[in-house]
Amino acid sequence: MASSEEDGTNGASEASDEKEATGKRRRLGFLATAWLTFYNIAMTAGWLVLAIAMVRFYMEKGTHRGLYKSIQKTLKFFQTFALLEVVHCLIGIVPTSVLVTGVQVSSRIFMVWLITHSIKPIQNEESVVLFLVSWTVTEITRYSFYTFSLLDHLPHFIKWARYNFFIILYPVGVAGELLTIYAALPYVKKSGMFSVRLPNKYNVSFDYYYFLLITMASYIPLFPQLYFHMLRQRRKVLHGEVIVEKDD
Ligand SMILES: CCCCCCCCCCCCC/C=C/C(=O)SCCNC(=O)CCNC(=O)[C@H](O)C(C)(C)COP(=O)(O)OP(=O)(O)OC[C@H]1O[C@@H](n2cnc3c(N)ncnc32)[C@H](O)[C@@H]1OP(=O)(O)O
Repeated sequence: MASSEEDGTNGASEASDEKEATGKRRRLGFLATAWLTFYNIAMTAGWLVLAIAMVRFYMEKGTHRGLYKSIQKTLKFFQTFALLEVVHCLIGIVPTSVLVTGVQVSSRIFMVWLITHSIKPIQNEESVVLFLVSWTVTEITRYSFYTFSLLDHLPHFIKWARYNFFIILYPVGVAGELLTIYAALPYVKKSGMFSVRLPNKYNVSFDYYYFLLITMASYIPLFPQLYFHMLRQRRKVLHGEVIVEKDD
C-alpha cells in the first residue's frame, strides 16, 4: 500500500486522487470494475511473465537469437487478448478514444501476426528485441497503473512511470517496428506472400509488399498523433492541466 511518505506525494493530492478514484468506481458499476480489475491483473501478470522469460533467456544464452521463438506463444496470447481494449472503449467502460486505442492495438496485432509470426527469417533481427523490450516495459507499467488505480492504491512511482517512460519507449518501439518491417520487405517481395495476382475470378489484385510500404508511410501521420495524445494525457494527469477538446 502506498502512503504519502513512501511515494513522496502530499496528503492533499492523494486524498483528492482517492476521492476521484472512488467516484470513478461508483460511475463504472460493480461488474465493469470487477472485470477491468481482473483484466488488468491478468495483463500485468502476462507481461511480467514475458519480461522474466526474456531476461532468463538472455542470461542463459547470452544472445538475442532464438529469443522471439522462445517467448512467441506468451506474446501472441497477451497481445491478442489486448483486442478487448477496443471492446472496452466501444461499450464505454473506459473513457478512451476508440480510434486512438484501435490504431495502437491494430498496429501491435499486425506486427505480431502478419510480420513477425509470418516471416520467420526476420525473427532474429535486433529490431524485434527493440520493440519487444519497449512493449513489455510499457505494458507492465500501464496495466499496473490501471490495476492500482482501480484498487485506489496508486503508488506515485507507477503514475510517474506511466506518464514518463513513453517519452523514450514510444519512439524506441516504433523504430523497432519500422526496422522490422523494413527487414521483412525483401522476403515479402521474393515470396509474393499474402499477395493476390491477376487474373483471378474476383478480378482483384493485392500486393503485400506495397501494402507494407504504405503501412510504413502511415506511421508518419499517425505516430505523432499518438505521441502528442500521450503528452496531453501526461500534462493532464501529472500537472493537473485542464485540456479543452475542440468541438467539430
Ligand atoms: C492494419 C495495419 C495497421 C497499421 C497501422 C500503422 C500505423 C501505426 C502508427 C503508430 C504505431 C504505434 C505503435 C506502438 C508502439 C508501442 O507501443 S511502443 C511502446 C511504447 N508505447 C506506449 O507508450 C503506448 C502508449 N499508449 C497507450 O498508453 C494507449 O495505448 C493509448 C490508447 C495510446 C492511450 O490511452 P489513453 O486512454 O489516452 O490513456 P490513459 O490515460 O491510460 O486512459 C484514459 C482513461 O481510461 C482509463 N482506462 C483505460 N484503459 C483502462 C483499463 N484497461 N482499465 C481501467 N481503466 C482504463 C484510464 O484509467 C483513464 O481514466 P481516467 O483516469 O478516468 O481519465
